[in-house]
Amino acid sequence: MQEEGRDAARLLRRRLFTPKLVLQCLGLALYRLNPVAVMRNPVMFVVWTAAVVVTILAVYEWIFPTPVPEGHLSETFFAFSLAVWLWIIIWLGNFSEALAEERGRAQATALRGTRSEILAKRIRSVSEAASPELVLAENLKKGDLLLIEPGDIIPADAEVIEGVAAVDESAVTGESAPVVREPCEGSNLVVGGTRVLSDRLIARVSVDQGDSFLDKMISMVDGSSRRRTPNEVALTILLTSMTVILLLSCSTLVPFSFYATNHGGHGLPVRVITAVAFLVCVIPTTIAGLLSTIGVAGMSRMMKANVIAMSGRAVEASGDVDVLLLDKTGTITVGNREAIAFLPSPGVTVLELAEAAAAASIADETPEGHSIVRLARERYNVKHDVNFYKGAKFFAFSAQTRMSGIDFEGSRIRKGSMDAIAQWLQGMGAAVPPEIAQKSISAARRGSTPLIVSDNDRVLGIVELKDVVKRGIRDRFKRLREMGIRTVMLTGDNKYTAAAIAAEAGVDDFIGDANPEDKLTIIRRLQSEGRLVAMSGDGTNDAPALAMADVAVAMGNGTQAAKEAGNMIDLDSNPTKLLDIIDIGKQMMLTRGAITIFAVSNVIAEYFAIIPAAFSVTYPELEVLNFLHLASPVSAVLSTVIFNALVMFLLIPVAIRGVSTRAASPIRLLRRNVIVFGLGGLAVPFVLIKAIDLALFYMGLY
Ligand SMILES: Nc1ncnc2c1ncn2[C@@H]1O[C@H](COP(=O)(O)OP(=O)(O)OP(=O)(O)O)[C@@H](O)[C@H]1O
Ligand SMILES: [K+]
Ligand SMILES: [Mg+2]
Repeated sequence: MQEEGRDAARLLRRRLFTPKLVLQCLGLALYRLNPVAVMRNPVMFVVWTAAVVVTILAVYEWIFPTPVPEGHLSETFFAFSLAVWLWIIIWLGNFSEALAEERGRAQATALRGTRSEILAKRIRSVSEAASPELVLAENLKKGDLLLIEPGDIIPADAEVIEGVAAVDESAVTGESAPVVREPCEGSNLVVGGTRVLSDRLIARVSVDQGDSFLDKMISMVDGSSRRRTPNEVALTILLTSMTVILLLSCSTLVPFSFYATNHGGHGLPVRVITAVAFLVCVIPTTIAGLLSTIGVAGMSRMMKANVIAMSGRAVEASGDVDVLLLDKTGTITVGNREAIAFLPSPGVTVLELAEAAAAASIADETPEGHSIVRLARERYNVKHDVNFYKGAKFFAFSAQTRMSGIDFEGSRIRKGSMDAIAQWLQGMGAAVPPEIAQKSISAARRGSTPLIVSDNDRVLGIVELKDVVKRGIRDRFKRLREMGIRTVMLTGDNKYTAAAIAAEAGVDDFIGDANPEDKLTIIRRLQSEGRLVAMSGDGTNDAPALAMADVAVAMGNGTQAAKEAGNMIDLDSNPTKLLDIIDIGKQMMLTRGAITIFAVSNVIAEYFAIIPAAFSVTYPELEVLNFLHLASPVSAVLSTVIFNALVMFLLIPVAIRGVSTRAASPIRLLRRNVIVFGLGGLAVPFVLIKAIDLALFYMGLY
């Protein structure tokens, strides 16, 4: 079964330019030549209209041919060639978009595919688990109860309500070590498509069909349902207004030339077909045609990095992040805090402390609570039965109080952070004894989280919770620093633990004793200073901050609330994944910038190529600009249109793969791109248009 999980992970990363895929996209691109599909892109719609006009003129020319002098090419041939190349330009834009989409979709459906055909064991209630009903996974609804047995593939995203089991999540995370799933916050969510290795689980389906994260991902890479990012919208508006201006000026070309030739000029009027072809050459078709491809390709790259991005805006913003905020437990450290020791106060036995700590954790659903009960049972044989505590009052842990406990037969047992217990005792006129405070601080300095346990006004001792910093995290933070991004750890833990873990992980700064509101305030403050804030988190208490951050990456093994508040989910639960996310965001922006610069430089060069050749028949004075010496006006127009198609074709791989982001500094990167794409965009048309013109000439097609 491990095998199969790895297969799915491999499927996710495989190369996606397969011949079958390309063939499929060729067809899809053809289908999208319909006006409704093209209309989404105003600039391409202008090209589409031009293609229709030229096609009609070509048919007209075919029925009523214009007589041409001996040795000249027929007008019909010219008009039809022009029409074909215009259609090719639009089709290429569609093809590149379809290709980018399919790459993303193939990745997402590789995962979902394994899920839709499997059978789910649906049960009516927990007590009827013995008689499950078999249903197709795709027919499951939110709220359905599932029985999942060893070896089963989990049929849908669900929340565990009974049982403890080891789950192989390699299918979605690529990580081969199994994880434990049990009904306790932080580890109660199972992901559809993963497999249960041991023991039986009962789980409740947590999302409706079509609403899972993978489904959302698929809609993000779908060109037709995708929402455009703010920068994309801005660029589209710019390109569209540029096109409108050119459209208006081109539409005056023909009547103007009639006027000129009738009033003393010596040339022939400009023909409609030439004016239309000219228009297509001077509007920025390349960038307009590839814009959507660049966006879709960015989303696909995210998917490839095992990040599910739910917002294009966030992907874009990630290229400009200044500050990265991280929560500690589960983000910088591995999984949950585990109880490792009971440290009793003088005059208190370990057993007494363990019993009190376990009693205070009976109704504590946090991973910390579970681990305390487990340690007390395994090491000191403390056994507790909920029934024994009839009439007791339980106090659940909350991030605000930082305390949990139980009131039972006159005992008010509490466990919590140093500050919280100190305050609680103060209310009873008591205080934490100095030696316990000392011991807590030294545990905290080791990077542990001390929980102080009290019974009424008596302090029984400390429970030491251990946090382990994830491996390799230091180097990654160093790279973030080199990129000019500040890393700040935000934790609800005390300042000593915070300092110890911060030093070990190598973050730039840390803030301890932070409750959820503090986290929110810090983000607001940074944002009001004009900074772009990224946040990584996993807990329910991180959800408000995640919702506020510009780029919010929820850990894949985090709580449902965190995942819903974030705008990205990292399936690998790796806080430094932000490095890759930033890279992808930067690459998307740079690619779009580079192709825009290239396209605009193209247009400038094309003016020089096409104007003198195409219009000197009408305005002989323009002949002085004709330094390219193209074979004929007809050839100049046709060569330039073919050049436009060729450039689009050559830039498809650039749009999909993205330009390189490897450079010492952002300024260097920008300068390099302006030089390469700006000057290249000016030079390439002259060379290529002349080459195409020569080729046409030697083929006798001038
Ligand atoms: N189950 C619990 N019962 C009592 N006190 C707890 C419990 N869990 C945690 N605490 C105390 O509350 C503090 C805050 O915990 P919380 O999990 O809210 O931190 P956080 O803000 O999520 O920080 P991070 O996840 O970055 O470590 C902890 O440092 C600990 O002292
Ligand atoms: K163009
Ligand atoms: Mg937390």
